[in-house]
Amino acid sequence: MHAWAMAMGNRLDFILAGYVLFFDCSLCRILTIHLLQLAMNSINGIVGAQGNQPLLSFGVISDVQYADISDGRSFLGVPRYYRHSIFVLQRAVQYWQNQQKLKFVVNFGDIVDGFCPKDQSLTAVKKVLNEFDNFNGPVYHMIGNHCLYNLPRNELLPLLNIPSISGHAYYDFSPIPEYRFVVLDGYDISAIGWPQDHPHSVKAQKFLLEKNPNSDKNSPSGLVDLARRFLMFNGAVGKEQLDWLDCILKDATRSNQLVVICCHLPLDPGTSSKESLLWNYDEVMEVIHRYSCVKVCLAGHDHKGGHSIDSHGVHHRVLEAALECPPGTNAFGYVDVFDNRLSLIGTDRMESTEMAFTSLQ
Ligand SMILES: Nc1ccn([C@@H]2O[C@H](COP(=O)(O)O)[C@@H](O)[C@H]2O)c(=O)n1
Ligand SMILES: O=P(O)(O)OC[C@H](O)CO
Repeated sequence: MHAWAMAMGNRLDFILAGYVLFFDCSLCRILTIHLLQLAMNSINGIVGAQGNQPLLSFGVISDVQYADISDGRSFLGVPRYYRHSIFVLQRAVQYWQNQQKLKFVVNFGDIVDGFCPKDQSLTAVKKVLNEFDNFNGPVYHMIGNHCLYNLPRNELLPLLNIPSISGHAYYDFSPIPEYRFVVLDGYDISAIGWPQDHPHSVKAQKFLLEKNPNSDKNSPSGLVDLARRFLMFNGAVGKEQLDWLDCILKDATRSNQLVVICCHLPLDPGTSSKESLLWNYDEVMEVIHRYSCVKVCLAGHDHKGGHSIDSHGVHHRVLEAALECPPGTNAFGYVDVFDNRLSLIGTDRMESTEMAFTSLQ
């Protein structure tokens, strides 16, 4: 059982023991009612003598991959519901609005699918963004490979409201003084999205030639173990971004802030298929592990989702894709943020996950 659930169980045992012992005395009956009220509040997660009120809550969704085309399947045969996925997003926005407490939403990328007819790309992107606009608060986006199959960076970033210097799509924000959110650009070094002759595209093409001998650079055929990530639909975080990340984490440490990292591409082999990992996830994690402020890394891309805790106690949670929800089902949620844990409350196919911070760091 999870440590948090055990603690809650112990607390209830204690409260119920109090009820049995004191029920006969009328003063104690009042005390008992008070204790039971506390217990109910704890169960509902409303208030808590030990700080069960979140510091902050935010909505999450990943891999909508909308397109006005018939249902299909992934390369591995998993059904994909391109038209239905926008209904999942509509229900997500309604759900986030109903919570009445969400400060913002994070979308983990791939809002439109690569199979979207290219003359419809802009319309499809705008259609999805219009749905996000129905949320009454900021939406923080990141780019995924499918976004880049549809539109080049220079068109995409302004539409997604991503603050950008020379086409880069990494940024950070601090919604409350206690927390910093870092959004990484996993397609910084990539063979998709940049003009073919852009230095970052050239570097990525060269990298793929060295690492992947297949003529189809999206094929992992013959690649062994972790090398299966060297596919064209993935990318890397460049040197400049790594240096920026180091500075941000140094600053967060100085400011006593806890950090949540968000990236379309997963950063931990324990939580993702090898074919979905960021090319240089190891370099990024080396920077992250220099600091103890990073508690959670959230990602998309690997549609089945997953959760792991790495050797330094950092949680990695890959979010289940909206695209793969059969009609009528959902995959979105919200995260309650505490000073000692993140609690993901998921719907249907998005599993709820408690992410209690450990002291391994
Ligand atoms: N195990 C795999 C996975 C993918 N591919 C190639 O990637 C392309 C995109 O994959 P999807 O997950 O979006 O279906 C696919 O067309 C394949 O070329 C692969 O070869 N092996
Ligand atoms: O969203 P796609 O089509 O890039 O698929 C990504 C796969 O899940 C990676 O294994």
